[in-house]
Amino acid sequence: MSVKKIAVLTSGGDSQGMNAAVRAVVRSGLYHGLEVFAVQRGYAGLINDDIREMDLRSVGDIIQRGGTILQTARCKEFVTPEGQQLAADNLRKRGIDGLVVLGGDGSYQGANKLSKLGINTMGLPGTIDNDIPFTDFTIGFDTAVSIVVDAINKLRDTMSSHERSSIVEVMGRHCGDIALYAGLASGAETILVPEVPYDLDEIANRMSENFSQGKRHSIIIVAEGVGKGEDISAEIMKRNGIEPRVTVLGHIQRGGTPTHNDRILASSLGDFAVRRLIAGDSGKACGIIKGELVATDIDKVVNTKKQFKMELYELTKRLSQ
Ligand SMILES: Nc1ncnc2c1ncn2[C@@H]1O[C@H](COP(=O)(O)OP(=O)(O)OP(=O)(O)O)[C@@H](O)[C@H]1O
Ligand SMILES: O=P(O)(O)OC[C@H]1O[C@](O)(CO)[C@@H](O)[C@@H]1O
Ligand SMILES: [Mg+2]
Repeated sequence: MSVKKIAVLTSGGDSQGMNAAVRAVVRSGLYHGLEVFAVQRGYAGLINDDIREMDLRSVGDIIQRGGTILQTARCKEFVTPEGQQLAADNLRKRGIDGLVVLGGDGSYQGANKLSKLGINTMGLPGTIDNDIPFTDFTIGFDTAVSIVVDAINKLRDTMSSHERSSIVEVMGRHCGDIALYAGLASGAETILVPEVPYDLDEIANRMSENFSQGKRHSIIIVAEGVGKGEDISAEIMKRNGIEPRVTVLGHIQRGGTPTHNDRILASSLGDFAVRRLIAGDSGKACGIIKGELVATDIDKVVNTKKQFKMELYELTKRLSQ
């Protein structure tokens, strides 16, 4: 039997484009004649029954806004079986028979649990980290990378003037994709990611050689999963006497207006999730692979490790000499 009442929530760290996805779920649901509800503060709102009905105007003027109008949470109570049961009961009590969860890998774990409790659940990849398998990109990643590239452009100006080295520490939790894509796009000399081992002696030597051969700056991007930029700086200083200046971009990477790529991805995936629910699908994670919208079993998604794009990493090495 097809769904009649659906709800949407945003969970985990916010990401640019979450609002565009919420708008798409609400408007696509209403377009198809469903009743659409919004849950405030992610899984915490499911447990506290903080749920309201949405109409067309409730998602007006948000496609261009960062953050999430539904707010978000990292909810410890929901990780317990009791919390998950309460969340499922609150949805059933209201007759809500479909749920769209917008979040990262942790939120997907939660969506999988709800699916196993009989809630028709669809996951949408909403995280800057790009750490979810079975989708080429997550919603927010493109904007976060643009922010890092913009910051590196600025750093490069002042580093070149002073013939200095710069370390830029970026987010991504255990995934190096923000560092990798921003590094390739900004021409960074060195990219340190948790997926690839590195040799500090080699990095320090190459930096000294590059400066002696006329390079005017040296930019190192460090993914947070590797360690602290300050520690890497101290290790390089010990080896070659050059002290890279450290910039930690932090939560700046999660804010601001989403790029058109993130808005289009969010709009397409939000609509796709609703159409899959209407078609009777559930327990799936929606993504985009080589331009095609796909729905993969969420159980498979949460139990698969995302592949690192080694060929892009090798490319950065060839081009950054
Ligand atoms: N194993 C799990 N079982 C049930 N719920 C979980 C599980 N792991 C995480 N969650 C729920 O999902 C929420 C969000 O997870 P998490 O904090 O890991 O963020 P995320 O969704 O991965 O997003 P991001 O990494 O972008 O911040 C958690 O606070 C918790 O409520
Ligand atoms: O916002 P918080 O709770 O400080 O979490 C930061 C983490 O969230 C993310 O921004 C998104 O997962 C990670 O890149 C980072 O490790
Ligand atoms: Mg995560």
